[in-house]
Amino acid sequence: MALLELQNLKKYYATQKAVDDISFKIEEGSIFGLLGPNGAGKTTLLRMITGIFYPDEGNIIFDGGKFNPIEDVQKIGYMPEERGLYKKMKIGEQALYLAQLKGLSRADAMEKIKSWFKKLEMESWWNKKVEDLSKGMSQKLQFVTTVMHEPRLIILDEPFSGLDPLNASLIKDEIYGLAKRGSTVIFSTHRMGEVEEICDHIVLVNLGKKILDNTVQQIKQDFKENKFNIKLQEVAATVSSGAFEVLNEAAGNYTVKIKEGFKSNDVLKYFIDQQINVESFNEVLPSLNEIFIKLVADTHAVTRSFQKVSA
Ligand SMILES: Nc1ncnc2c1ncn2[C@@H]1O[C@H](COP(=O)(O)OP(=O)(O)OP(=O)(O)O)[C@@H](O)[C@H]1O
Repeated sequence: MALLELQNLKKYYATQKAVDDISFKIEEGSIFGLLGPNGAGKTTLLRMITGIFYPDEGNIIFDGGKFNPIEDVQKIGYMPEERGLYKKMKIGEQALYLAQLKGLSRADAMEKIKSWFKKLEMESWWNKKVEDLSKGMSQKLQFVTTVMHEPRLIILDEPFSGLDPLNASLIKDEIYGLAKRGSTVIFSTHRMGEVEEICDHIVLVNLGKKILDNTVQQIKQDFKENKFNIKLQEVAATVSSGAFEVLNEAAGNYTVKIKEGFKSNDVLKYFIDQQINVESFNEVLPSLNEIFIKLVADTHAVTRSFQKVSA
């Protein structure tokens, strides 16, 4: 079942179609990636989903009904890219205050915060001030204050920026755990490696429009280019066949592209006929990074600032 559905959302600024007729669904309990180049419209979309902006047109369906920013806000945890914590306030007090704003009683809030602080190795921070934290440490605190009430929908904008690999891995495990316990996670980032690792489903936006909407696996299948890696047991003298083109070769490792009308078995047959032993043979799928660049590079997103709004 979809927890969130956007139906034909539009948001126009004076000179920009920031979000131009975007629709998609996000399944409950999934980890969803919202991707796009700078200025694509992601923050504008997230601000509509969190009730900070009203859409100019279109509907947002949340948890089976029309999204009500005032009532639904406690079911949503949003960690924006510009972090907002009170610098002079003690960390424990701040976490308690924010948890109570999200609807938890003081006792409940205390119990939840203590358990999160323990899990993320932050127990000794309670009486420190936010201004005494490093960038990565305040990032961790911001994550905890976003998720501690286990909201139905968790929106994380660049959650790993500034985190060392150990802390990034701690937070990643918590994101998986939250999704397993039923929270739905929207994850916005420019780091495609993280998206491949974490997200089930992605939407790519560019120039205010949706240009991709599918599972990571399916997108990789859709953009594959018939490329295979082959490792031979011995280095062959020459490799040349009408069935494939050799793209790369190093010490018995070949990357080949199969030509139109041929199949992977034709490549294997070539080596078998020559009595060359094949040690491994596997398909090369494109990375999300390659797909992103391919789809976005030609559209010159930066020229968007000159785009005119027409009715
Ligand atoms: N308050 C505003 N007034 C006018 N135009 C705006 C405003 N906020 C954003 N825009 C424009 O709307 C478009 C979408 O911006 P948005 O911030 O949603 O992009 P983004 O995908 O979040 O980009 P980034 O990855 O750089 O954060 C951009 O062209 C931007 O210039």
